[in-house]
Amino acid sequence: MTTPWIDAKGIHTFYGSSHILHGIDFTVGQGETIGLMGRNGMGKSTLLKSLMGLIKPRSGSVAVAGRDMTGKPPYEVARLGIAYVPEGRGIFGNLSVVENLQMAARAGTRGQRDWTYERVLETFPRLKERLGHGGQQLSGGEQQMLTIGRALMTNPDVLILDEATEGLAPLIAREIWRICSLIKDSGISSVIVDKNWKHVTQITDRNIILVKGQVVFEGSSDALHAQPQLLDQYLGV
Ligand SMILES: Nc1ncnc2c1ncn2[C@@H]1O[C@H](COP(=O)(O)OP(=O)(O)OP(=O)(O)O)[C@@H](O)[C@H]1O
Repeated sequence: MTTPWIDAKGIHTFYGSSHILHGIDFTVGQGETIGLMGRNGMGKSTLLKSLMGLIKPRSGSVAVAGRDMTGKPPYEVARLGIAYVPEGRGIFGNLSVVENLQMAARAGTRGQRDWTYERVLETFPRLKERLGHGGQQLSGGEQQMLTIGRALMTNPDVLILDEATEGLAPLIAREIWRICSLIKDSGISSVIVDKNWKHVTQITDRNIILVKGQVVFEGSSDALHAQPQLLDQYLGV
């Protein structure tokens, strides 16, 4: 078996005295697309932040590409090929689209430079039309495309998207889903957190549902669709 890009075991994370994650095991294999779902406040973002080193789990371990990264800072995790696009975007508003993309450019952990500036612009034609615009002049959807484009410019092995389609018009959200499929086809692993389980399960290889910081379901999209009561019980649809 190949080494997973991310292999977290027994993660317990707290905010102060609030115990949020209760012993989560979470792996991301090479080339795998994973859906992470659950109602609001169930711990999805907390899990992603625990993997990225943005919050230190109280116990458990996080390995990235076979290296123990438990308690290591986010930039070290990112350097090993994990790109994280947090909820709520976070582009550099004072910089132009070109500058935002160029400052992210780097070869991947395996030296690959598959995602060049040109390829990112080919993938996001809307950004190409806005090259000289400042980040803050972009619409919400364009900002989201820019954050994803910037993450791709780092040539990651794993792309983590937290609520990338949140608050976007359906047409723009559809564009983001198209890009998620392209990313999958390019062989990059991804972790997708999104409320829209229908879109998520169309492209994922494996899905995980969290309830109160615990994994209550883990399986293929077919396995999830075969148990509609779980969607009702855990996702409220
Ligand atoms: N900085 C914080 N300090 C204290 N509690 C927090 C903090 N961030 C999140 N929480 C709490 O931790 C729990 C899990 O939150 P988290 O954001 O991980 O959930 P989520 O599943 O990502 O939900 P959402 O879809 O609303 O983002 C919630 O009860 C939330 O109120």
